[in-house]
Amino acid sequence: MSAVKAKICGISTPETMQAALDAGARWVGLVFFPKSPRNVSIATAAELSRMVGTGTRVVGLFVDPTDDLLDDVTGQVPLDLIQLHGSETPERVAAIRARFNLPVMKALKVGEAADLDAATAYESVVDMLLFDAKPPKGAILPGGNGVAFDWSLLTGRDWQKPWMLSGGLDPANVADAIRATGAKAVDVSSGVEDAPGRKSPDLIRAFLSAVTSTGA
Ligand SMILES: O=C(O)c1ccccc1N[C@@H]1O[C@H](COP(=O)(O)O)[C@@H](O)[C@H]1O
Repeated sequence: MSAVKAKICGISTPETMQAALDAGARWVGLVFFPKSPRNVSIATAAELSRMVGTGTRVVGLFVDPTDDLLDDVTGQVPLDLIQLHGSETPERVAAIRARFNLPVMKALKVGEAADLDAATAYESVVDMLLFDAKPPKGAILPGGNGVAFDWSLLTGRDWQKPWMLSGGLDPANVADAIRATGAKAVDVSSGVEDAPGRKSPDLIRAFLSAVTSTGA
């Protein structure tokens, strides 16, 4: 069994949730961001989260959320981790973590080496870091764009908190990404879809099998 853990993000149907659970996803992500094609209602998220047993963690993905939205979601969906994928400052991340008493993962957008320096300011207020590619110019979404960054930027870097790699991963490149970066956790959204927002059970299985095949 591979030591690398995987998150399948943007699940919106029972069929694809079941595929992720059966194939060994460590985290399943539910998107609460109306501009995303993967956005789910709170009712759908609650229903999907009821399928999840022990061994898999439910992640709520938010982009600069208000406390009201977080109140509504956390009141109805049992989240294990809050993923913040907007422009949240370290202070805002700390406030969310304290108010909702849940672990938080902050996404950092990487385009060049200097972008990784920003992680330092978040290390004391997060439970996990997530390194994603900078969105392309004009992109509507701050993530979930299927774009990779230069993985070699991570070479020689070390953080006090566990971290996850994302951005443009798919079944064909995830093993290389793990080998190149030493990532112990990976996250995918677009790379396991056959159309924007439409997850493919076959691609989910292929991705998780490729992660396992690294044996890392
Ligand atoms: O998936 C989305 O729709 C999304 C929307 C807004 C912010 C982040 C989003 N997804 C996260 O983006 C990265 C990379 O995704 P991809 O594999 O390149 O499509 C990943 O961490 C998703 O959790």
